Amino acid sequence: MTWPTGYGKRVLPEVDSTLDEAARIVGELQGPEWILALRQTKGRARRGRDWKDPKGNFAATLVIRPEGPASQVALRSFVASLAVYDACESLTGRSEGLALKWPNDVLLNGGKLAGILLESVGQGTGVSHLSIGIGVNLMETPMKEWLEPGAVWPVSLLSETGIQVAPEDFLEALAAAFARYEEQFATYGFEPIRTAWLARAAKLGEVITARTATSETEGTFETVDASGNLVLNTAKGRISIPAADVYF
Ligand SMILES: O=C(O)CCCC[C@@H]1SC[C@@H]2NC(=O)N[C@@H]21
Repeated sequence: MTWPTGYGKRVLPEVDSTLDEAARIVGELQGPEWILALRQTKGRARRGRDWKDPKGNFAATLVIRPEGPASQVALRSFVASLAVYDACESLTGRSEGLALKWPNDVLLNGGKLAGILLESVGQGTGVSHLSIGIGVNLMETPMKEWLEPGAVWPVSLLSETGIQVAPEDFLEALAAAFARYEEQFATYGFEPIRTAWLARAAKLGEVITARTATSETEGTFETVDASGNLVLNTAKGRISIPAADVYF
């Protein structure tokens, strides 16, 4: 695996959260930087939840300084989930059972293998960075008492494939895949990313439920639109949803 040109890397034995570390070091960065932690003590997940990170799992944040409007910047979550999918595929030699769950989870055999959390980091007027936090259950799955009701059951790469991958090796594969998709995004825009994402999507064409803090919408998962919204065909017509948790 070749490390992508222009990307930096730091490996920390332990940190609170790689997202917090990203916020601390962003001012000193000259270019995109991967921060890998072999252990996180205060990992964060979407919607203010904790991310439990047993030893041997993958926890990293990529800090980039993306061009373009905020709406385009957020589409990096699709770039990142595709990269995680490809890294898993290249390291295990198979794609059976791998799928992407909107907006940015990676599933394996129907269970949650990986999650992604995007945070933008401001650094003075007009300068902003994006931190892409990625957690992958390489070795272990969080205990079930840490799970919310209705959440997709967690699985690990090891439990599902019998293949043991070290976090450092996962980073090599992930960084290469991310750089490839990022290049594609920069050159051709979101469309090829959207197409590649949809080709790997879980439950496309099936009935799913999208839940926010205030609403619940059930409908057939029709597509993801050019803005990255989830498009559902519901009893009330076609609805596009910018942010929600999805339940199958
Ligand atoms: O599924 C989710 O809700 C997103 C989970 C994101 C977890 C990763 S682990 C590396 C990075 N540091 C954190 O504190 N969180 C993200």
